[in-house]
Order: sequence, then structure tokens, then C-alpha cells
Amino acid sequence: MKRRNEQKSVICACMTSTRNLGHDEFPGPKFTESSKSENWSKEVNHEDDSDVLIECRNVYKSFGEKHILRGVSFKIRHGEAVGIIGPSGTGKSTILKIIAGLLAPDKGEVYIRGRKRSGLIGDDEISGLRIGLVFQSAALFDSLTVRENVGFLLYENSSMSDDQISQLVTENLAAVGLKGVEERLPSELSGGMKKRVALARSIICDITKESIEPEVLLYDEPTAGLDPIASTVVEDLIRSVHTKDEDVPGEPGKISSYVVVTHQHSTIKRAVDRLLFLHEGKVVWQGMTDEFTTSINPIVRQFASGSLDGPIRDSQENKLQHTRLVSDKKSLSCYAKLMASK
Ligand SMILES: Nc1ncnc2c1ncn2[C@@H]1O[C@H](COP(=O)(O)OP(=O)(O)OP(=O)(O)O)[C@@H](O)[C@H]1O
Repeated sequence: MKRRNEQKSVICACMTSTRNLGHDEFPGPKFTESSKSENWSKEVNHEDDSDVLIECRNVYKSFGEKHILRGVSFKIRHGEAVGIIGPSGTGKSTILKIIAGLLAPDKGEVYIRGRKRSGLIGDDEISGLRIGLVFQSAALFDSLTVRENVGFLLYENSSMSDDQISQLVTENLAAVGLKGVEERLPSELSGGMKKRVALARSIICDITKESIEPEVLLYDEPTAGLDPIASTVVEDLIRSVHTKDEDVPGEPGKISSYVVVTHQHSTIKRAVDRLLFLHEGKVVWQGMTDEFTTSINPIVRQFASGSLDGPIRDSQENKLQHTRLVSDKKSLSCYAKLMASK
């Protein structure tokens, strides 16, 4: 287990510590009449906030001269499936890392079940909420087998025996549709399989504990780079590990709420109920998924249609990508000419 020890600090940073604060019941989200009308950047009115698991309040984050987040505010409630969308480079992954406690905001607050979190997540933090981050790249440890990757936190932090963990790993792999891959290395898996292994790792939990806290999972572009069918499989898996309002909060291996950062229409339609639209460092629109395509907000309309005309200007990120594409094309044509002249 030496290899696992070397990598412990990395993965521990992806999960908040687990301690129950004693909230036993979480009412599902209750939407009032106002949610039916176009509601651009305001939170939908709720009867109360007792079901809020995570709240970002006026969060700012800069990297050097780049002011990425400029007053982001939103709430994630128990039972919700929320998508964060918006142009490239607008700070979607950054806000996930801030929620997960891997990055500290420059200004503003993050509340976890009503308690203000001061900065980065610490090993001894008492949060009453487990937060898992599933990285875009799957972030598996290359030198560990699938079994060791999926069972990593339990091998390190639980009192479960190796046999118990092994059994649980097999069950969690089966839950994401993978069988007989326990002894493989990540390099022996396809991109879609890696994403499923990462999902299995994020939903595994210590079943010997008396109380299991609710868990929020944060997915960073879980279907990026997958073919349409593999995307559908992952989208359905994301749904399948989610508890609905009527389910018991904190059921082992079940996710109370989740947040998905995505650019994929299929993922928005299939795996998400409510959307937050991030643009120029702020939430400029929020609404239910079916309101997205009918919204009259000009930013949303432009984004949904993919039009070049509208308030969203081509970002520096996109320009850089375009420059790279152009220079790649130039190199290719130079190379072609060179080959032709030989
Ligand atoms: N650690 C960092 N140091 C410096 N700049 C960073 C860092 N993390 C992110 N950035 C910059 O912040 C901006 C926002 O990045 P982020 O990954 O949050 O955007 P995004 O909306 O998720 O983009 P995409 O949709 O393209 O994945 C980018 O310009 C990125 O280069």
C-alpha cells in the first residue's frame, strides 16, 4: 500500500471530511409560482432555506490580472440536479473547485449546510456534508489498479478489512456497469471506462459507519470527449446514483445533490433539472432546463443557438484555440508542400 500512501493527500483534498451535524430531514425543493416566469439571475423564491446544502455568496476569484469570478451567488438544495453552463473560460471549473474547497475565494463566502467555510478544506474540517469532485480527466492514479483507485479512501481512512473493501469496490464497479476490470491499470481502459471508474470512486463510502452524511457530487465535464452512446451511459449513471426527494438522505452510495459543468446539450437535457448560466464572472441567468431553450434572455438565446452574433463576444480562450487551430493548419499546409516538393 506504499503507492497509495504517497498519493493520499491528493485524493483527500477531493472529499470533505464526514461528520453529522444533526440535520435529519431535508425537504425537497419547493418552487413557487414565480419560478414559472422568466427569472434571469434571481434565485427562485423558496419557502425556506433549511434544505440548502451549499451556498456561494458574492464569490470573487482572480488569477493575477484575470478577474474570473466577479460576484457569483447561488444555492444548491437537497435533491437538486444542477448544471453550470457558459462560455469557455468563464470560470465554471473554478467555481467547482471553490465549492470543493480546493481553491479559496478572494472575496465572498461559501456556506456548507449553513456554516461558513473560511478557506480551503482541511483534514479536520467538520462540515456535515461530503463533497466529491469528479475531475474532467477522471484523475485516476496511473500506477494503481482500478480496485486500488476505487477503494482508495476506504483503504486509507476506514476500519474496513481489505476483503470488505474489495467486495464493495466490485459492487460499486457493477453499479456503473463495469465487471472484471478490478486488476487493470487505468492505461488499459477506454476514456468512457475511466470516467465510470472515477464515478465509482466518488460514490463508494464506508458502509460500517452508523450515520452517513448527505453527499454532493461535482462533475466537471463528465461526458466531454465521449461518443453519444457512451455519453448517454454516463448521463444515466449520474442520474442513477442520485437520491430523489422521497429517498432517505445519506443512503450509502447515494448522492443527495449534484452539480454538473457541461457544454453538451445531451447532458443538459438528460442529467440536469436546473441550470445556472455563468457569463463574465456572474450568474446571468438561472432556470429549469426546459426554460433554457425558450428563454428570451439574449445571452441564453445566443448560447443555445450557437450564433456568433449577440452579447457573448469571442473569449480570449476561444481566440487562443482559434490561433492554435490556424497555426496547426499553417504547419500542416507547410508540411504538405514540403512533402510534395520532395
Ligand atoms: N490555477 C490557475 N492559475 C491561473 N489561471 C487559471 C487557473 N485556473 C484557471 N485559470 C484561468 O481562469 C479562467 C477560467 O478557467 P476555468 O477552467 O474555470 O473556465 P471554464 O469556464 O471551466 O472553461 P472551459 O469551459 O473552457 O472548461 C481561464 O482563463 C483559466 O486559464
